Amino acid sequence: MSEILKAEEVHKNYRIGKRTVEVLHGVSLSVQRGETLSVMGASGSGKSTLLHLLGGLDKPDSGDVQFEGNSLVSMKAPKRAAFRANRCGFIFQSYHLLPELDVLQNVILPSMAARRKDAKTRAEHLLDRVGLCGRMDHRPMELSGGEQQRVALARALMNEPDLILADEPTGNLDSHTGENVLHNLFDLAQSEQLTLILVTHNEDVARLCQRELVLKDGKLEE
Ligand SMILES: Nc1ncnc2c1ncn2[C@@H]1O[C@H](COP(=O)(O)OP(=O)(O)OP(=O)(O)O)[C@@H](O)[C@H]1O
Repeated sequence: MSEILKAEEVHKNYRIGKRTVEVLHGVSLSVQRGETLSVMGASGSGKSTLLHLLGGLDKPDSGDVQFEGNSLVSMKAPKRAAFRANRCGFIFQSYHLLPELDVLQNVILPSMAARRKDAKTRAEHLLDRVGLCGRMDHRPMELSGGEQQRVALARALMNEPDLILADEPTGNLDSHTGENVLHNLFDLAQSEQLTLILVTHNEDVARLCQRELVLKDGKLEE
């Protein structure tokens, strides 16, 4: 196995006016390619903050985050944007689909900049894998929450990322619907050889991952 992602002594605070909210106090982590990891922790412990730093959406105050040995912190903005677009897929609690586009267009969207010739075929394949091949011309508002999250999952995989960062992907769903979405997620993670980092409040969901981490007092415990 090879290391795909590394965090070294990451510190992160937020400043609101004169107030400082201390969140991460020296988080270190090494993730091997193909691993599945869960991150649990109390509300406000910094799980989303950590995920944003690992995905290059935000920068730490100090410390480093490296993807395949390249620092996301010192990377220039266009290269970091290319990393986010092509190497990393995000799934959020709320699905963030574009309401005016149909399901197929939503999934194809991340590949538009690269003008992939096989974009439609890839999107159709992914929608088939998540059981939505019959709903491609529907708008997001015509779908259930679980179906919308499966569209978001297909969209996250569109550019064949290496890493998936999922922030409470089943947080808005009932347990049965959530199980179906997780089944799709783990199934695709395996067949597409993805590295998966999954933030969750649910111990049963955390246990589906090979490694279980807990964020507590600004530090990560295994
Ligand atoms: N942009 C921001 N500006 C100021 N404070 C922030 C910002 N984002 C997060 N915080 C604060 O940082 C702390 C950690 O937030 P974060 O969302 O990372 O926690 P979390 O563990 O994901 O929480 P939850 O489980 O409730 O989603 C919280 O106290 C939050 O209020």
